Amino acid sequence: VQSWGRSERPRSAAQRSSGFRVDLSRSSDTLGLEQFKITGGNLVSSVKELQVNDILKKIKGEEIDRGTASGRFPPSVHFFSAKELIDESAVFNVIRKMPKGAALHLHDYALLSVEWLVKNGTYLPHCYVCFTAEQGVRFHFFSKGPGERLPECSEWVLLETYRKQLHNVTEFDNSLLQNFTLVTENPEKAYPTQAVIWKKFEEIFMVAASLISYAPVFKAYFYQALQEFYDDNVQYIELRSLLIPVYELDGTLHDKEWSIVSYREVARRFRRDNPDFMGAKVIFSPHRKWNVSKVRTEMYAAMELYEKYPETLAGFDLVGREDAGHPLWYFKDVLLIPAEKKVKMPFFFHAGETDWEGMSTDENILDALILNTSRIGHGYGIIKHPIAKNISRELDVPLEICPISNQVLLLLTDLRNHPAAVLMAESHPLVISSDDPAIFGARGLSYDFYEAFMGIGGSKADLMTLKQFALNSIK
Ligand SMILES: O=c1[nH]cnc2c1ncn2[C@@H]1O[C@H](CO)[C@@H](O)[C@H]1O
Repeated sequence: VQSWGRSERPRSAAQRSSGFRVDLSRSSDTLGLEQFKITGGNLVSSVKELQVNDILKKIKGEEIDRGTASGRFPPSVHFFSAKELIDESAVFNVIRKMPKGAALHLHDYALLSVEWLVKNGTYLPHCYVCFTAEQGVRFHFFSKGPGERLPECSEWVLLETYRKQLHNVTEFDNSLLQNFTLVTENPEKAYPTQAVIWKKFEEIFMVAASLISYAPVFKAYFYQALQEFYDDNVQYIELRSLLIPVYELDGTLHDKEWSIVSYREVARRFRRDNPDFMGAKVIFSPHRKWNVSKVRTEMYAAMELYEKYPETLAGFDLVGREDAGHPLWYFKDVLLIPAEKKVKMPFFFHAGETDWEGMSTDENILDALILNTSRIGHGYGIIKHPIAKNISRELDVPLEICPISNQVLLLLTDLRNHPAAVLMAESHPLVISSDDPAIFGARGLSYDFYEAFMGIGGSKADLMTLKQFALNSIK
């Protein structure tokens, strides 16, 4: 199966109704796809149809005409509302068991289900919390009593003492959880605009960073995150990271190199424990709201680290809300430094994670390609730029499609109209990833595979589609 273009699908009705055999062991599998053999091409399609009807019935509380519903993911249902139903879904269970290859678009502090952070991180000795004016929290570990107050925060409170005087610790822990996630009962009401949701989203990264930047949490979090992806049948991950300083209990601050070495050490340990896991790499990613001179400093750091740790550092990107940050063009002098110095520096630019056409950020897709990006993070806007689309296709520069992220952060209500539906029909190179699964209430990669398959893939998406997703990620 080379492509998911229509022409590659079995065409005759006989083939379709008798069930064709999809022998997934026949291509160059290196990651265990051969173990995932299923006979009968319409198995998934029929499961899919039943499943969707169930979902619709449960959500709308009514019978839905099978003809109109068949094979379609209910287009207007937000992931937050559909999640429980997806958990029960037969299709989802097939997807979970399937080897999915690599998750190539992830962010450092949003990898692992947030329950872990509250149940483990905040229960470690010396964990202090403070409360911000906007009902948020920050954490810090101090060895000898509370340290200096943060400007935006109340006095530091030792969690161990605080919990002891509470009547209901579970209730408190649940309220802490809310600081780590965007999941909410009524997302459309809670997040009316992208500005509102991005504000909360960046706040969540601040909360998570305040806990994960403590060295023992940092290492345990990453090991546990690898475990969660491994348990979800993902074989390799790449994560974007700002590489902010990590600290020890005695106050020692570590530099970026320490973080890279620690990521490498934890990934190696995880591979020793699970030899069929392929590993992890880091894409060093400063924030796009920073100015040129700060990003220049970061670029020099990236070049040094890449030279020293090419097996751990994959390359360079810029992160943060695209519409609110500087476009790639603004950083052009910095982004050209490696080429001018004839130093190798692979780029993995976020570009086109915006639905605005004609803004300065909208040029990012073309600029990313001109700068020789290896992949495009999101590329949601690419179909509005036919030349960029052709270049990406001709040079085989894949888009990293993150369906749940687009639903949540771009407020996308109808996955059927996702540009990736057009791109898939044209066999455009793309991979599926989960961006910030922890913050979206997802886990690993399977939920995004599910959304891509059910929502974007259309009713004819089948096992070949799923296999192609996996293959594209390990090419
Ligand atoms: O989908 C995304 N697009 C752009 N930036 C993102 C996305 N998800 C997370 N971050 C950004 O990554 C940083 C941590 O690595 C965070 O600051 C967050 O803003």
